[in-house]
Amino acid sequence: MEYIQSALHNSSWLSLLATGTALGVAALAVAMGLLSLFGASKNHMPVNGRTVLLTGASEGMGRSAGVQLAAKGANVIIVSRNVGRLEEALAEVQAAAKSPSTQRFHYISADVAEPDYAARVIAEALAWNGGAAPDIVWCVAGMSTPMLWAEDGAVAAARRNMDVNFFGAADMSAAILREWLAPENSSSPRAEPKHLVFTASVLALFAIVGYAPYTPSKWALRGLADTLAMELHLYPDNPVRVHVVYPATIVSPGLARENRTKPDITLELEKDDPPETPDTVARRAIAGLEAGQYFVAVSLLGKLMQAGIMGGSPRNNWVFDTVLGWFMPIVYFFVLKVMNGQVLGWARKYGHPSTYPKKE
Ligand SMILES: NC(=O)C1=CN([C@@H]2O[C@H](COP(=O)(O)OP(=O)(O)OC[C@H]3O[C@@H](n4cnc5c(N)ncnc54)[C@H](OP(=O)(O)O)[C@@H]3O)[C@@H](O)[C@H]2O)C=CC1
Ligand SMILES: CCCCCCCCCCCCCCCC(=O)[C@@H](N)CO
Repeated sequence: MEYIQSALHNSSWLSLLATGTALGVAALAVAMGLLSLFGASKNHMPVNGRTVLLTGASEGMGRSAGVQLAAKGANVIIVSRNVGRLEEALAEVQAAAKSPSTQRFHYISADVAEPDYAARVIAEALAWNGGAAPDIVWCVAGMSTPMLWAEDGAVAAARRNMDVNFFGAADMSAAILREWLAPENSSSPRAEPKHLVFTASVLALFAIVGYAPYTPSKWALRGLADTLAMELHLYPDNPVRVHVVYPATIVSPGLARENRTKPDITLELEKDDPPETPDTVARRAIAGLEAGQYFVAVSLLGKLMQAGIMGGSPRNNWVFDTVLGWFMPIVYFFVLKVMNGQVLGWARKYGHPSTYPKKE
């Protein structure tokens, strides 16, 4: 109490100091932003001539990413369950190749929810690639079954979401890291790094009603990625970078599926989030990876949400992330008031959730 009083007493110099610091930091942030716009931006994830393995790339954002990476000269392996859709998607990826005569393309059918699926997938990828591991592995496969947590089957749905979204990526990351980090694959700290990319969701930065079976699986990915970001320093001669992509609403076949069972209150709350096409989301995600970002938000809302939840995670840019982070408690003060108000209003208007009309 005393220090607050004395601070108030000396408020003229204190506010001068505070204003000065704030202005200084803001100016620095603007300068750094401009520098990153105009500066010679190095491509931190070159793909030309390298091999990329994508899970969940037969539809939606994964498929768009496969097409775009092929157009940048990558060899592409796509993984998902349905062979018919894999064949169609692979033809599309192949058609986008930058140099069709040298680039190679392959699909592997696998269910990422099956324990230990990834060892087989990586073995098959190595065999196809003359013994060389893929340079970039991007786990995109995911699913979502939104429902209210007190509904029958919500916990079973959460287990399934966890198996696909979390363990599907966890198992793949362990399998590829065992390969990349093996002592016989050590090179030098200056070697072009390998990249391990997880796909979360903005819901792992800000949770909303109706996504309880799904959101925890995406938060779990962030916990794994933060751990790996530190753990990978144990292997300076096997450089690997880890990344997490945080998409918001993607207009994909998956979105159409989840919307069939999504609670109406969830549809209502998320309608303020501008939906993006899979192509746009993939393009922004790849741009973030090329810029060397650890957390890759692909929308303005996502960037704000990311700045609001950095905690002990590695930063893309300490100054920018910190300054933006200072504003977020003020933003959330209002956002939470408005959103909880909407939910309370919903309860008043439509009564107890047990009376809601049944979804399919
Ligand atoms: N759509 C959205 O609004 C958002 C999505 N996300 C996340 O982004 C990623 C891409 O989403 P989106 O573009 O909607 O993708 P889609 O749901 O449209 O496509 C999902 C892809 O993953 C594959 N897949 C699903 N389950 C499995 C499984 N068990 N084993 C192997 N492959 C599987 C599917 O192929 P197949 O069925 O043949 O196996 C398909 O290729 C996902 O991780 C999703 O959770 C994040 C934020 C928002
Ligand atoms: C700075 C804070 C501002 C807060 C405003 C919040 C507005 C609501 C945004 C909710 C967006 C939900 C996207 C869901 C994506 C997803 O992962 C699912 N479709 C699952 O596939």
